[in-house]
Parts: sequence; structure tokens; C-alpha cells
Amino acid sequence: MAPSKIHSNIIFSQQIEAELSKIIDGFPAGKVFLLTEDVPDKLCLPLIGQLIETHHIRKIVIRGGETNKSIRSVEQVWEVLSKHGADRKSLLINIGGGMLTDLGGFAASTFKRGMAFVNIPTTLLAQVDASLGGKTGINFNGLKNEIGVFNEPDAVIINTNFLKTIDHENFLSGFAEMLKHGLIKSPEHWEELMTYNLGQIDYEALQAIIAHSVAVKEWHVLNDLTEKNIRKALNFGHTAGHAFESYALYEGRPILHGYAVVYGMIVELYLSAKKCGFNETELETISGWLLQKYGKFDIARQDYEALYELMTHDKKNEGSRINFTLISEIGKVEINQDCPKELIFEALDYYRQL
Ligand SMILES: NC(=O)c1ccc[n+]([C@@H]2O[C@H](COP(=O)([O-])OP(=O)(O)OC[C@H]3O[C@@H](n4cnc5c(N)ncnc54)[C@H](O)[C@@H]3O)[C@@H](O)[C@H]2O)c1
Ligand SMILES: O=C(O)C(=O)C[C@@H](O)[C@H](O)[C@H](O)COP(=O)(O)O
Ligand SMILES: [Zn+2]
Repeated sequence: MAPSKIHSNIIFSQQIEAELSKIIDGFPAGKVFLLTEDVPDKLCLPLIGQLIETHHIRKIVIRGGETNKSIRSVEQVWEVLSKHGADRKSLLINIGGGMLTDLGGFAASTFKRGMAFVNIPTTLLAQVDASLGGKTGINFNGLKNEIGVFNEPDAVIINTNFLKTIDHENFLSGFAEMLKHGLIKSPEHWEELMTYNLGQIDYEALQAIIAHSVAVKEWHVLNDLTEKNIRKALNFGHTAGHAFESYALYEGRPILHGYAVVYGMIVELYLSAKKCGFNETELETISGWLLQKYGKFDIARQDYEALYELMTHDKKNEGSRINFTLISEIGKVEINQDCPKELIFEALDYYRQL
């Protein structure tokens, strides 16, 4: 069974307008702000009905996309908050994917040292991962989430109706973080995901699977909010994955976060086999399955140094040690696994030659 401990402020509801209305009622009129980006503005805001008008909410729309998860966008948000008298009793409602909830959470957490914020995630990735758990932040200097704070949202409202407009690639990107949750914590969840038909999305079945995925994420957050220990499990696939993601962006051939995590998980499953005894046959089966669903971000040997350099910036590192989170079997995590450069290059060879 997937772990079932979750925060009481995570609300699964198809009645988004009513849920949001209850929350907004706790804030004085004129003190509620709503942050979104172009796409959810068009596709998702209609689902919250007339709330903006009836509750005198000021809407802030920034540009979407990973390249806009930047300090410039945060400044844009701070400017509107400041100009329109936001204070510590104000509320920011973030409606969008993970880029938006990460950035909005950071803007709210730093404005006057912190105002309340609520996340309404509109992508699969944001519903099972990004909107939860209080990792907020932005990219900086070509590095993922280099600037940020841990600060949990006051509430998260998960409404699966938003997912009906997600394209297949973004669906798979979110599914990647769910696969990660299965690998680190729950063989049952892993099996559930392996048998889910990705060719024809069953939204009803998806609701239960999302709830299991959320429970895995929340179990780690509740046990270790600031990632001193077991929360490092949630970073499985990300040491190499973030390196792929940043490198891809730098090279002008960007990949979605979840895809980068998949490629990172292949590298880290190889390391898991070499360092923690993860079953080699299972490594081959899982890598083959992932490759078939997610394709591949092509790399050459001459890219290894740049990828390695990016890994040296990973937040789990201590001193010059690159500290991976690995697994010895599905559901069994080994944190703080220091891997030498030669072994990392060997793992990149494995990935490259798949
Ligand atoms: N804080 C965390 O714990 C955490 C966890 C995982 C990922 N992240 C971060 O989340 C980001 C990735 O999130 P994401 O995949 O949601 O990306 P995203 O926010 O960029 O959204 C992906 C795409 O979907 C569009 N979109 C949003 N809602 C939609 C809808 N309902 N229908 C159709 N299109 C919609 C967006 O405009 C965008 O083009 C990355 O920046 C990643 O680093 C953070
Ligand atoms: O919640 C966590 O902890 C995670 O690591 C979840 C990851 O999926 C997510 O991508 C997170 O933003 C990565 O954080 P970072 O600390 O490696 O920047
Ligand atoms: Zn992630």
C-alpha cells in the first residue's frame, strides 16, 4: 500500500469555485491576488467562475515556460503586489503548472517576508509533485531552482478536470514523477503505473493513482520538510536529471522536466546497480520501458564534462562529494551515495549506448 499520511490542507475537489471561495472568505476584500500564466489563464480560469469579479481579486499574468522561471518574472509579481497594497494579511492564489507554483510560492514567501499562498495546480506534474511540499524557487545562472525557500502553501486544491487539456508530452512529464514515487517508495504504486494505459487516458482511474502519488510525496515531506534526510528520496533521478535539463536548455534543445528526470533515473538506476546491488535484469527492463515511452536526449562523450560540472551544483552535495539518492530495490532508498567521477561517466556511457 502507498503511504497515506497527507496534510489536511490538501483538498481533492471537483468543486474548485466553492473550495476557493471558502478560503478567500478568510481574507479582506482587495487583499487577494491571483497569479497565472498565459495558458492556464485561457484554459483554467473559466473553471473558477466569477470569483475574480465577485471577490475583487487582482489578476497577475506572467509569461509561461521554463525560461521565465526567473527573477525577472518574480519582480513583475512583486511590483504588482507592492503597487496594489499587498500586506502580510494578503493572499496569493497560484494557478498553473509547476513553473508557476514554484515561482508564485517564492514570490509570496519573500514579499514582506511572507504572505499566504494557495496553489491550484493545473498540470499532472504540479498535482502530484510541484504544488506540494513547499519547495519554492526560480532558476538562476543556468541552474535549476538555484534560488528559493522551503515554505509550504496554506492550501493546495487538486482538481483533475484541469488535466483534460494537457498534451501527451506534458502528461508523460508528470507521469515521470509518479514513476519516481513508485520506484522510491511503493512497489504497489509502481505496478499500478506500469499497468496504466498511457495510450488512452482513463480520467476516473487517474484520480485514485494521483491520490497514491500525492501520498508518497507527502509522506516524505511530513517526515523531513527541509530535506536533511529522507526527503532526499524525492530527488531520485534529479542529480543527473537536472544536469540534463539545464544542459538541454543551454544547448537550445530544451526538454521537459519529467523527461529529464526519466533520463536521470536511468543513469541513477545504473549507479544503483553498481553501488547498491539493484537487480541488473530489472535495470534493463525498466530502462527499456522508459526509453520506449520517453525516447532519448542524445548526448556524446564530449558532453560528459559539462554534465558532470552541472552535477557539482546539486543541492544534496557536501563539499566536493556528489551525493546521489539511489535504490537497492523498488521501494528501498539509499541516500547520500557518493559516486566517483569515473563511475558517473560509466553510467552516462550506459545511458548513451541504450
Ligand atoms: N517544487 C517542487 O517540488 C517541484 C517538483 C517537480 C517539479 N518542479 C518544477 O515544476 C516545473 C515543471 O512543471 P510543469 O511540468 O507543470 O511545467 P509548466 O508549469 O511549465 O507547465 C507545462 C506546460 O503546460 C501548460 N499548461 C499548464 N496548465 C495547463 C492545462 N491545464 N492545460 C494545458 N496546458 C497547461 C503550461 O503553459 C506549459 O506550457 C519545473 O520548473 C520543475 O523544476 C518543482
Ligand atoms: O520535493 C522534493 O524534495 C523534490 O526533490 C521533488 C522534485 O521532483 C522537484 O523537481 C524539486 O523541485 C527538485 O528540487 P531541487 O532541490 O533538486 O531543486
Ligand atoms: Zn522533479
